[in-house]
Amino acid sequence: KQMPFKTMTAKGHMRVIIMDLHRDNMLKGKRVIVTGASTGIGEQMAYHLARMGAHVLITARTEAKLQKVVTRCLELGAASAHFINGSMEDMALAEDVVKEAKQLWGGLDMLILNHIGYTYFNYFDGDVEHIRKLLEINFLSYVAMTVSALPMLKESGGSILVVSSTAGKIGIPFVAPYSATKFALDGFFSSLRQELIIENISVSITLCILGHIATETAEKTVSHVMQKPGAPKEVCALEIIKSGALRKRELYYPYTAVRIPLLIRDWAPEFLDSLTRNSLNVENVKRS
Ligand SMILES: NC(=O)C1=CN([C@@H]2O[C@H](COP(=O)(O)OP(=O)(O)OC[C@H]3O[C@@H](n4cnc5c(N)ncnc54)[C@H](OP(=O)(O)O)[C@@H]3O)[C@@H](O)[C@H]2O)C=CC1
Ligand SMILES: CC(C)CCC[C@@H](C)[C@H]1CC[C@H]2[C@@H]3C(=O)C=C4C[C@@H](O)CC[C@]4(C)[C@H]3CC[C@]12C
Repeated sequence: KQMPFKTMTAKGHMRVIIMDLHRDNMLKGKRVIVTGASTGIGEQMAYHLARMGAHVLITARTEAKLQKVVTRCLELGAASAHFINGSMEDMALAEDVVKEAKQLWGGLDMLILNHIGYTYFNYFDGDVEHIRKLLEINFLSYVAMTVSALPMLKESGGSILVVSSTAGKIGIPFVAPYSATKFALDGFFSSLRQELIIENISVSITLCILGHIATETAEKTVSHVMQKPGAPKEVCALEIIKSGALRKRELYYPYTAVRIPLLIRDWAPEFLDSLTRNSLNVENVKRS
């Protein structure tokens, strides 16, 4: 729960501050949208926010699951909890979710973009339409929500959290369509971050680079090719929220498993490519 971070004192000495999101009530009463919150990391983020006393608005396609998550959020202490269900293939839904936040709360402090469409882990099958659809769900809807939410975030000095992946920074085999959508997020949001800084707009953008996380979907999709189990989704969810509250540029979780390959990337790309291939049980990927 605790996280040290460093600041400079007036005399230039380093000071290490231990921050505790719960104790410091950093998110109490804050108004937060979490997408893809019916399962996995998104669901866990909703629970952490609820425990911190935030207002949450969650979204995904499956109404029954969202209803359960909302009920649990209220039990855990959320200031309020609501959901909207629908598919993010539809940009109108992306806009409606933001409009709902405006109606409910009159403003917004944090936008957590986390949902993804169905992803297979296999050789690229040549399906161009699948890539178009995945770009809509994983990328364009993130942009649409950001455009709609920016006026409210400017007013509150809020934050945008974009959940990405090692596969959005490094070429990983068997996830070509998914990887394309995550690289697109880096391009768009890193560029937008620069513009916000140039214009002195106090909206932070945090790109979260995640390695393998043990969610139900990930276990079903890749447990046969991974040599180690995934990192816990509960801890991951808390790290994402913390990194946004601290207005960090990027988060790497689990830290070494993500950070080391990224440091190798630009210095020895062929070496990293072979490390990546060797870290997967490629023989278990069957051509379909
Ligand atoms: N798990 C992992 O190993 C890793 C995950 N990540 C990233 O973390 C994030 C969360 O992943 P994870 O928790 O594993 O994902 P899950 O599969 O557990 O959850 C995905 C969420 O998105 C929703 N969703 C699916 N399709 C749509 C759609 N068409 N429109 C709107 N919502 C949709 C799902 O609900 P419903 O089906 O009801 O719509 C669900 O709530 C993603 O951005 C992913 O890229 C990054 C690196 C590794
Ligand atoms: C430098 C290398 C050693 C690192 C290799 C790490 C690889 C294997 C890790 C890092 C990111 C991971 C994927 C991911 O981001 C999200 C999803 C979506 C989910 O629905 C199904 C699983 C999937 C495809 C993960 C599969 C495993 C990936 C490629």
